[in-house]
Amino acid sequence: MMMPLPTPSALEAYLVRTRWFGGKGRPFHVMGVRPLARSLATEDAIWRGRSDDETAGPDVVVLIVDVAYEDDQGGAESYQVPISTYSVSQPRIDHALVGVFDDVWAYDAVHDRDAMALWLKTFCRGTQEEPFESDGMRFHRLDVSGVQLDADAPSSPLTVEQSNSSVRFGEQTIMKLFRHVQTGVNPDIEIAAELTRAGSENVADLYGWIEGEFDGAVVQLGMLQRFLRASTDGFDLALASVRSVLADPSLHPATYAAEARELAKAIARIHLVLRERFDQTVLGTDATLALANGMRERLDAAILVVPQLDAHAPRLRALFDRVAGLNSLAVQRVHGDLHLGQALRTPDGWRIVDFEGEPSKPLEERRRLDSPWRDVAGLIRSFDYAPAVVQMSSTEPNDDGRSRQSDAWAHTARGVFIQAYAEELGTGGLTEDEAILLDAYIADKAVYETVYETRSRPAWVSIPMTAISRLGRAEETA
Ligand SMILES: Nc1ncnc2c1ncn2[C@@H]1O[C@H](COP(=O)(O)OP(=O)(O)O)[C@@H](O)[C@H]1O
Ligand SMILES: O=P(O)(O)O[C@H]1O[C@H](CO)[C@@H](O[C@H]2O[C@H](CO)[C@@H](O)[C@H](O)[C@H]2O)[C@H](O)[C@H]1O
Repeated sequence: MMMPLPTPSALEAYLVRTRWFGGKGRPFHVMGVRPLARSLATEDAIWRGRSDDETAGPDVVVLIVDVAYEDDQGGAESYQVPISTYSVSQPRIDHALVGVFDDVWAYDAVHDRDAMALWLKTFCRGTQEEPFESDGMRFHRLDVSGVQLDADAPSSPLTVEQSNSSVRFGEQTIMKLFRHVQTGVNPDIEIAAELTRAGSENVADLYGWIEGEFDGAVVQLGMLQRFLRASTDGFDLALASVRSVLADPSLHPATYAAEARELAKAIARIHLVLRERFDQTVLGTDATLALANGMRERLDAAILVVPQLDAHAPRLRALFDRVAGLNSLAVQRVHGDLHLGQALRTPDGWRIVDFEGEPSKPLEERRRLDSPWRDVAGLIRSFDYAPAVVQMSSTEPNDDGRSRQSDAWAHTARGVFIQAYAEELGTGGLTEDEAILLDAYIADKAVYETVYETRSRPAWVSIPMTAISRLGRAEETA
């Protein structure tokens, strides 16, 4: 018997309730529901829950849901929605109910620990030499550290801010299922695999990944990594540091310096490995002009969404013009979307996650060579966010003393970070060209943030706007 699929209208109602659907607020409809792997179409009992008791576990189907947008921008996207189904309701996962179809109760399988156990068990059946093939999905293993996967570890979905859906298995592994899927190589898997093979101590080791096929091409659906136990999110750590400095004026803003230094070294080491394991090259004036033009275009587009940017546009354009005047641009693979929330402080040092790049860009664009100063700029923007977020959530008035302490905190973190990054790369500090690139990437990221905050957290738009009001002032008066 074939399991009934959720209807397009039920999926439309479900998508808008999720954190990961990128089309919220836009008119859209579901134009296709494609089963990529359908448990009942296979004899393989593993997809049917506990094989000794077939009535107990869920049946699982992995759907690709195709969405078409109906606004002027138009376009289409595909989302991965794994569904687990039961013949009776499952109150424990009511919040993940997609609908009831022909008396079959369909839930988002990510929230169903019995369904997620099937993914882990399936991973455990493959080896590095021989990926396990199950009903159109291939489970690849990468076995660099020789870790024994615990097939019975219980799953729990992560509740932190995320663009995809991650599930932790016990204290050992974490599996991320990509939600917005595109055919081709996903840089999150590609880069984590290379860093793991290189023995990098600054990444969460990759243990495996999942592939399927649609539109006649390979699609990468998810990845299994080492779960970093006892880790602290780098942004939370920065917030705690700012709070302690503001609460106790006898503490110097440099109390965070050791963390900033170690983080900079970790990023530099990652950049060095990426240089070794992927292409790197030095591009000429065509590339610097194209980079500057890209930044100018993003600014023009951002002004349409955030009109108050217009008043600052001449100073921002002047920063981008300086990039257009550079003779060369050293490029390599980079993280592409780095901020403190993707840096995890573990007891044995900093590890970086989420090498996916900006999820809204096509995969091929995200895999392009770029300047590592884009990543450095991303972190520097986070050093500016941390004091601003502390101030916004504090009941204390922002007097001059607190403002000075906050500015000093961000200034110190930035200075220490750049110095340590350059030292780890074996250079004394920033060259004049690198300083021009860094300033422009910081401005470009702040412009992007004004749009991101306007759409996602309007109350925070003042954070990048305040930064933008200061950017380029030194050059203006020089
Ligand atoms: N290997 C890991 N160990 C522990 N926590 C992790 C790990 N990978 C990610 N996380 C946590 O999950 C959050 C989201 O991960 P991320 O890879 O950024 O997902 P997304 O692509 O969905 O945004 C991170 O900010 C971090 O808090
Ligand atoms: O984590 P994502 O890849 O989805 O990145 C998006 O969300 C980030 C916020 O979660 C956002 O980052 C901005 O806010 C951070 C504080 O919450 C701050 O540390 C970053 O510097 C700032 O850019 C990111 O821009 C956005 O793409």
